[in-house]
Amino acid sequence: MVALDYPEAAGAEKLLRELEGIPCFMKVGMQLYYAAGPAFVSALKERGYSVFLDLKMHDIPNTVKGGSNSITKLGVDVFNVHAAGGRAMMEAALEGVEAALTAGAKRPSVIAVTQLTSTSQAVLNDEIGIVGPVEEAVLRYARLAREAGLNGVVASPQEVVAIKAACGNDFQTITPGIRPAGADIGDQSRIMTPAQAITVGTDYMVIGRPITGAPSPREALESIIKELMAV
Ligand SMILES: O=c1ccn([C@@H]2O[C@H](COP(=O)(O)O)[C@@H](O)[C@H]2O)c(=O)[nH]1
Repeated sequence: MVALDYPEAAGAEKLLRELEGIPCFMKVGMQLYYAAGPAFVSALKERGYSVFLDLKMHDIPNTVKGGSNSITKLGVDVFNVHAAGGRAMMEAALEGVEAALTAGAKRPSVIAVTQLTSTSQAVLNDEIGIVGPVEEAVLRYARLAREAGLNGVVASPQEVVAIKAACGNDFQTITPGIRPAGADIGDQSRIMTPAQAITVGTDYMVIGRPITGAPSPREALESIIKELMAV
């Protein structure tokens, strides 16, 4: 999944042209969505892209239900909410999806964010105030998301093995925090290389700056794919 983190549609369009023909999901996050809006997302779908709309909803259940309903009508393949919103909020997201299906939309995967991959052990304990290891918090959220009926979670690849053991192999793992060897880590904390991530069994990797910030995004993505094929 390539993260289209751009301030406007033009930047994303340039990347789409550069990556043309390479099969991958396109992830639209807050920066691009707030600038280019639902029309950009619908246009991606009309052009045949698989789309992950990464808006990480976290609000009262009724509001998330409405948001999920609107997102489902855009025809995206995957969208997400924060597991920290609780079980009722995640169930409300699914109700929003169901209501859109009766209006003819297709069913997206609904995924819960566990702990952001930028969150370190120290930040979790000392700033956010959650005690215990990161993996324990991630698993608590993953189990809650599964009980609520969601399709999977966003987590670090470092937690994939434990999530699959706790929630089953069919429970999807979408993992940002991917950094090819030698790449700038930036604000990420819990990282793995693409080869390590595929070895632990991640279902989808989310990769942004190692591709978008490369002199040739196409060559960067092709090099990542080559790394994966060698595993
Ligand atoms: O826990 C999370 C959830 C979402 N993200 C998003 O993934 C990409 C990662 O981009 P990089 O440039 O490869 O760091 C970005 O859009 C985040 O919003 C995440 O990193 N961690």
